[in-house]
Amino acid sequence: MSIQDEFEFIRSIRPAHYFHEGLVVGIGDDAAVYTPNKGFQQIVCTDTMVEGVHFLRKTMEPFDIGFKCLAVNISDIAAMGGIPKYFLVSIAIPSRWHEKDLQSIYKGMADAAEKYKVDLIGGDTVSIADHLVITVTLIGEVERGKAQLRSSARPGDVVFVTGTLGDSAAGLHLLLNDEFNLPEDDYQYLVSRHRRPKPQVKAGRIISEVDRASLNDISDGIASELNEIADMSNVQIVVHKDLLPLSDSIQLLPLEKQFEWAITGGEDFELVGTTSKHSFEVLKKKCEQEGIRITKIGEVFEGSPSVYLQEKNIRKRLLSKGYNHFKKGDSFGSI
Ligand SMILES: Nc1ncnc2c1ncn2[C@@H]1O[C@H](COP(=O)(O)OP(=O)(O)OP(=O)(O)O)[C@@H](O)[C@H]1O
Ligand SMILES: Cc1ncc(C[n+]2csc(CCOP(=O)(O)O)c2C)c(N)n1
Ligand SMILES: [Mg+2]
Ligand SMILES: [Mg+2]
Ligand SMILES: [Mg+2]
Repeated sequence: MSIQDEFEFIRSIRPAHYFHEGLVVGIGDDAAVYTPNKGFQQIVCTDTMVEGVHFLRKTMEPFDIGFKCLAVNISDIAAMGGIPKYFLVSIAIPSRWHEKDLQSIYKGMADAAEKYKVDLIGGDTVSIADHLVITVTLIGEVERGKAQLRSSARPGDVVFVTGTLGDSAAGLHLLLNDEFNLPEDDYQYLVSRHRRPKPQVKAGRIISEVDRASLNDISDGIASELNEIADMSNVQIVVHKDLLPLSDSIQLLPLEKQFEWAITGGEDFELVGTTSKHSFEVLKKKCEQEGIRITKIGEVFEGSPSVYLQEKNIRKRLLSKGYNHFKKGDSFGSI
């Protein structure tokens, strides 16, 4: 049975404690109130997950849905170089969703909230006819002038990415298709990369310390994210196929698929960006000290906004066709 009473449900999901001292009013009034820190700018973002589009009962447990919905928003704050702090949740619940599963969604969110020290300060609860829809709005902060923008790439920059690419899409493929008999550990690794992304807040904070970097998080795949950087910075970007970081587990799957997932699969929630050669060396050292993998995958050139994938001596245009809610298609074009 779905929830019996809207207000009882809201009481049940109220956090037992808050992390941030700046919070004046959390859940319980018409709106939340917090005091911003001096010398910081506020960052705010929102992302929605829809049953049937972002998850199915088959691909995600309720706990994972809650965890991921908060994690993908934390990833957007990480992509600005910021610190995530407060979040609000709007949930539209169809009657076929049971209270126990809804509680699990909030447990998953609370787990991510605990890991990244963010406070649930409000939201909205409504009914809906068909599919569950959950929207998180997250507020963060960054030192004044330190937000890293998509428009900051410059010719001569190094293109970098954190972690490995394509694991989430590979995990989703394994969940939806009964093929490729992988060893259990590799299967579980790829599936967990899909269900429990790890937003790169620490890496974002390290990147926010360099003089200038362009930055984006990977929700739709690097083809899409790099085109956003190229467009907003008015530069040309070249990435090298053989430099793309791939996990050991994904490398057990067919080669063509590996690159398709790495380039257009999306939902990696790693960071991709550009910075000067000097800053990249500094960045790389600091990331290594923190145990964060960061890899150079290409270079930035002058030219009309475009992205190319280079393999040996052949350059192919990479079009902005990663995950697009309203278009599906091939990401490769010709020059
Ligand atoms: N419906 C909307 N109304 C107003 N602004 C929007 C709307 N949808 C997106 N935006 C804004 O457009 C910009 C790009 O949003 P987009 O959702 O593509 O980025 P993202 O959240 O990083 O990616 P993704 O949603 O794939 O994770 C952001 O500034 C976002 O706030
Ligand atoms: C069942 C199922 N089918 C397909 C996908 C893949 N998918 C959905 S949305 C998205 C981009 C990121 O979302 P957004 O752009 O809204 O942030 C991707 C790669 C999935 N997760 N589950
Ligand atoms: Mg978005
Ligand atoms: Mg983003
Ligand atoms: Mg998207």
